[in-house]
Amino acid sequence: MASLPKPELGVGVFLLKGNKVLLGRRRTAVGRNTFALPGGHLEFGESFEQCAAREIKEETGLDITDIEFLTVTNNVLSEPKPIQLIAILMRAVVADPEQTPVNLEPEKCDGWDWYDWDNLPKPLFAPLETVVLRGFNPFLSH
Ligand SMILES: Nc1ncnc2c1ncn2[C@H]1C[C@H](O)[C@@H](COP(=O)(O)OP(=O)(O)OP(=O)(O)O)O1
Ligand SMILES: [Mg+2]
Repeated sequence: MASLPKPELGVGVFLLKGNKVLLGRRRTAVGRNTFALPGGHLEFGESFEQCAAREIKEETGLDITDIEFLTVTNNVLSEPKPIQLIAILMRAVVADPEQTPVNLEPEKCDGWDWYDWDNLPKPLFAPLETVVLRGFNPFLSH
């Protein structure tokens, strides 16, 4: 029997501004063309907060503050390859309100934009879709 890959641990960040969240459409194979929070793999030894700050900096150039854990998701995807994704979802705000997001990894993302929480684009990346379907609200959780 072919062996299946070990689950992957990702960290996604709800970057909040007013009633908006920062999303980008993925260009990578997993979740291609879906709108996702900025985020990526946890690296060895990192805390969730460190991973959140590093991934946001690498992907958008933004510095974040008030980083908090919100919730966790568990998604099994079959396309384009079998993958199980555990996502630690955090929230944060931009440290300097004058700073704007830059698409620093254009091979991985179409570009970053702020979207109204009440009017999210479609389709959403599976972990984000999961929490939206749960009725989860990143602005209300503590
Ligand atoms: N916003 C997110 N919500 C849930 N899971 C996410 C999110 N962003 C990434 N992941 C998960 C999916 C991927 O399997 C894994 C790696 O993220 P991904 O964005 O594909 O790579 P990356 O290039 O940003 O990270 P790295 O460079 O660390 O591999 O983490
Ligand atoms: Mg990423």
